[in-house]
Amino acid sequence: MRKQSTEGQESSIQRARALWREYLLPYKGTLVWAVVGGIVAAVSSGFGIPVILQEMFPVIFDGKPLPPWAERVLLWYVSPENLPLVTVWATAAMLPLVVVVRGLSSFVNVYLLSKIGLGVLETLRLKVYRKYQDLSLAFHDRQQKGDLLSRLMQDTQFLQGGLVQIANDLIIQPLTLLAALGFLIYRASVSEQFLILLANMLLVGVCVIPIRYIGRKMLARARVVQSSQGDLSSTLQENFSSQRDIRAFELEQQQIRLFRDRIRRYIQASIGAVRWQSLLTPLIEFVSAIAMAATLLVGNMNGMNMGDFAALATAMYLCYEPVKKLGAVHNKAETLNAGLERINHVLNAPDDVPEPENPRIPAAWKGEVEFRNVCFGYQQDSPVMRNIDLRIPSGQVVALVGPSGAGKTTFINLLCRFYDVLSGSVKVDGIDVREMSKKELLSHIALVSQYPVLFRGSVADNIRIGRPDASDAEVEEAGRMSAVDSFINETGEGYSRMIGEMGEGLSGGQRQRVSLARAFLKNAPILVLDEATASLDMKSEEQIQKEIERLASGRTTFIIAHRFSTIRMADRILVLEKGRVVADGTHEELMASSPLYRELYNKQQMVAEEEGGAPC
Ligand SMILES: Nc1ncnc2c1ncn2[C@@H]1O[C@H](COP(=O)(O)OP(=O)(O)OP(=O)(O)O)[C@@H](O)[C@H]1O
Repeated sequence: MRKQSTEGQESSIQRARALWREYLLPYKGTLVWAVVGGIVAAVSSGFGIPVILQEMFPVIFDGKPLPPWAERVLLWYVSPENLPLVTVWATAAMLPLVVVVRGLSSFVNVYLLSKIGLGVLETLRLKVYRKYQDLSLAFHDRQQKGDLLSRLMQDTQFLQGGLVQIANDLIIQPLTLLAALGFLIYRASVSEQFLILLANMLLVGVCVIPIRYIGRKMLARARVVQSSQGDLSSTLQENFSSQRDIRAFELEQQQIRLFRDRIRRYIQASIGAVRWQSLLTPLIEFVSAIAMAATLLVGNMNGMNMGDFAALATAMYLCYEPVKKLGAVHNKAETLNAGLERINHVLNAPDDVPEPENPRIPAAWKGEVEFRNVCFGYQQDSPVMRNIDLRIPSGQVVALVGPSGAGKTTFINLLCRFYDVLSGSVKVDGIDVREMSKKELLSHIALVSQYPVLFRGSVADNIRIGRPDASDAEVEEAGRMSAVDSFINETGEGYSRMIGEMGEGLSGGQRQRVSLARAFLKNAPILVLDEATASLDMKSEEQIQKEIERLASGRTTFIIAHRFSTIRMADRILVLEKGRVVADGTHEELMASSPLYRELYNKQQMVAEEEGGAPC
């Protein structure tokens, strides 16, 4: 047990050190100035104002003379007969002077701390965001999108605010405590009141017990608050991205109920955290009051006068104030830990698809693909691809067909190395994809999917995503090959025509053409058409079929399509069923040999006739 707690302490110290090194050290210069500002503000308000008040009143009301050095300074500037009046004015002016010093120093403290805080927030968010981009699809599959958003936006903000404030308090409060204890020791040494001093210090120690207890309670509550915040974001994100279906299935009330439940859980957790937090100050004040009463009693027994007691009470107050604040720091650090755990969960997440140490590249990118006895499952114990063993020579157009869930998209996921095989290997031009740099591999594969992602910007910008360094002429050539120019010239704006968010303002066929133009521009040896025409009606599909055939020519092409009209250009068809390739051949061969292929084909024929399209 004991060992465990020591280990726990060590790890939180190590964690604090790591945080300091990583996020605050780059701002150490600014932080020093912020702390200096904080110390000046604390000293000028904690000591300056009471001392000034204590010195001012006797001078102004009782005519008490100034200290000799102060009188000498004033006499440099004023004649002796004006000295009494100037003394009163100069003494009165000390108060606003101290307030100005306090105001300026606390401005420096708050301003610089906020500046550091925003810098830390930027670093933290960038780090988490970069990690999201690097992590594998398997990681993203396992996480709720809203929760990832909450970790990126809320947890980082929480950590930033607390981290900077704690660093500030951890420097200023111990200094104040040391100063007050120094005063007490001095008093004890001159007036032999060691007993009171010892009793006092003991009670300062006792204050730590409620602080630690409440700290543990707050950590537990903070964990629940943050996870319920993540759930809340997920609910919102799901709702905003499925508005169409929510209306179509009349799920509005169910969504409101879900949101209400989540928000209640969040509020209940927050109330729990606030309850413990609010208990801390009264508890410490109670302990302080006992200490004060004990001092009074012991003082009374030792014949202490009122003046001595006032000095001791002030020093005791100066001791308890930092202890209280350090207690709040301790508890804040505990709640920060909860946020840190959530951020570290992302930052320390292992990459399921790691980069090789010494990446290899093929002697020539021709587009030959080989699956060698590949087995794969999204979860270790439920296989989705079983013993896939085939070779696709460069330039071959291959269609993947099969019932829903057969593994067609998974096949492509393995080729692009979005996931790693469990056993066997996937090779491109003779090299295992695990030995290639991921970026290098993907720069040789052009992917055209059912719902191409189009961004707010011009048509040219959207095409240029295929190859960011392409010239205007190359972008226009790609647009011509994919028949983008047939619709952009309608409005006379050409390639500078603006597209809204998610391709707003373009029809499905037009979006798909922009996406084909990207693939033309990328000019990769391997092309993947993943249900590229599924969202188009038969007429639009027929219209872009020519561009697709032009794009596929000379490249190793994989086509996933439910409509057989799209796969008539295939040299070879792979029929997948339950993760296995159950038939492999041309259309004619499969019609003769594969009952599953025949069945899929006949079903599709009936659908095509119902839709009024040409039979394929
Ligand atoms: N991200 C994932 N996590 C877990 N299982 C998955 C994931 N993606 C797919 N699967 C499962 O893997 C199997 C193969 O899915 P895949 O998407 O490859 O099939 P498909 O042939 O492309 O289907 P469809 O024609 O419906 O798109 C299915 O059982 C599916 O439920």
